[in-house]
Amino acid sequence: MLLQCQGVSVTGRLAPVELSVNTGELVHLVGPNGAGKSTLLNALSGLLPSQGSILLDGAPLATLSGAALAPLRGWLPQQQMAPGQMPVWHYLRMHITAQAAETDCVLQEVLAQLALQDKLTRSLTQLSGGEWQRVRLAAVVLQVHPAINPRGKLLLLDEPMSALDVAQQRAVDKLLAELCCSGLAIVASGHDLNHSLRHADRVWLMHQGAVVRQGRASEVLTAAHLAPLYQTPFEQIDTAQGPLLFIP
Ligand SMILES: Nc1ncnc2c1ncn2[C@@H]1O[C@H](COP(=O)(O)OP(=O)(O)OP(=O)(O)O)[C@@H](O)[C@H]1O
Repeated sequence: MLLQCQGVSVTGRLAPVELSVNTGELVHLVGPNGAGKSTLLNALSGLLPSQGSILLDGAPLATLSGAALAPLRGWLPQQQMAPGQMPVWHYLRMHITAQAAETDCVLQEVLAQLALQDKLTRSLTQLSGGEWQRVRLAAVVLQVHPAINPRGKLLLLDEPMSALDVAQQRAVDKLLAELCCSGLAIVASGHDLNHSLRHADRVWLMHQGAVVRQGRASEVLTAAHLAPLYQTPFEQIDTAQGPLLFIP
């Protein structure tokens, strides 16, 4: 078990949760606005103080300093201001924690996957919303990329698809699937339930500060489970690719 949470709570915002994540697993975190997804991800990142026990690769998260955590887990917060006028390449270099011979090769590969090759000299303050989102993603991916950082274990991503067009979303899906195949565990929040049905190994469903269901996406994300949480009717159709949800 890579990440193990027992009785993890945040006073007034997160009811105690029992959760675990395996190496190589892609977990999607879903639920209505205000359900507590960012709160939980912030607690798992170690940046938001919480009660209970969080073990990352067997070590209590609370005992790991920021410097010790950085090579182990990448954290993409929901929103982040660009930290000023610096070129993209400088921002990316700041996030690379390991010194490996393959670094330049992996950097080029990630840039190509996220269509950022021609943005390297651009200032962070001159990027579009989707470009800045892809630069932020590239940075956290490079921080823990197994090909250059054997200590990289976990990526926590708060709404990684926000601001991305459909083609870029597809590219990110492919990149995240490859990282999981390389052994990274990923927990990502989002609002596209059909996307979670297609791509998640497992889903955590949140409501009013609690994880109310967890398991395989097709078992958790059903019309009957979702309607009371979102307070709207859902319909479900079965397709060759699996179930599909929509609001009539
Ligand atoms: N810094 C804070 N201090 C106190 N309460 C907060 C803070 N940030 C968020 N909250 C509250 O905690 C609850 C959960 O918020 P959170 O941001 O975790 O939800 P979310 O599921 O990520 O929502 P969304 O889908 O809208 O991003 C909300 O009621 C919110 O108002």
